[in-house]
Amino acid sequence: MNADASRPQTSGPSPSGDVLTEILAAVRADVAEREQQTPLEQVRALAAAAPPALDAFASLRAPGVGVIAEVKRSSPSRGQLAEIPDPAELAGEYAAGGARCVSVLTEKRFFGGSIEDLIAVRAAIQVPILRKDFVVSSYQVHEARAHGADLILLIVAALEQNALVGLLERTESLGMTALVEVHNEAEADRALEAGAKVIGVNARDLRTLEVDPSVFERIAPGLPSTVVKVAESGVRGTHDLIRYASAGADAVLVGEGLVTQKSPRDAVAELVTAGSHPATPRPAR
Ligand SMILES: O=C(O)c1ccccc1NCC(=O)[C@H](O)[C@H](O)COP(=O)(O)O
Repeated sequence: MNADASRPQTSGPSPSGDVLTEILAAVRADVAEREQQTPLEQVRALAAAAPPALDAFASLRAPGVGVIAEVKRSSPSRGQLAEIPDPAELAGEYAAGGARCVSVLTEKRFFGGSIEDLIAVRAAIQVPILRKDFVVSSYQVHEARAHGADLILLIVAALEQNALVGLLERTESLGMTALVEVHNEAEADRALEAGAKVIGVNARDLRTLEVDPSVFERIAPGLPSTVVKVAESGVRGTHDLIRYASAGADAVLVGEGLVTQKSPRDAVAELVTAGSHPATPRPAR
């Protein structure tokens, strides 16, 4: 598919390899720009007036392995994945296929997303929505709530511990759930110390961008049974979901494996069936 010329061009992998640093610099600049247009006080008021957040924690904790289906146009590791002219329509397909949550990438420069995508998806579906971004300020948390997100991503590698704790508290004070992302044991300890109730283990190394599912298998068994465990990245079919399920995943977060399919609805449904099948082996809670 051809890239939409009206959309911002997304950046490719960093030559220095420090993709996270580059993304965070871009995110800070974009947040500062949006804050100029809509000051924090205004976004706070919009968040306070928004309909209450859906209970994403309860959705993710339901029996079986849930699917968080992602609206993902492009990425540093893969470039352009799909055009997605109508994110609301795609989200509707995901919901019809049985996705427990829909993830909307709102980062512009590296992933081709936007807040407008979040707004459009919120208007279209009733399942919980994850605002997937590189959240570094409480402005973004209020913004997420103002535009209907129920869940937001907090990446431990991107945040000092004080900031992580503060953003987690802010998220919960607004009635949302935080998906706290980790890549190794030290980050998992920091997530637990901060009080994370939902932890995502991202199998994609943020430096090399390579996906290694064994990272989830190594870290998930060490997490308390009370924590909801999300396996992020690398699910291309039911075999990958089953592999994560047997290592204790409560949910999988899937982007590329869905947006590149002819029928995203059928692709989600297939994963949902595999995740709810009693034969899917999972360790006891
Ligand atoms: O996808 C990337 O290239 C990427 C690079 C740097 C930081 C984050 C990145 N991806 C975000 C994600 O976590 C994925 O979109 C998500 O886990 C879904 O992954 P996949 O199913 O492998 O598309």
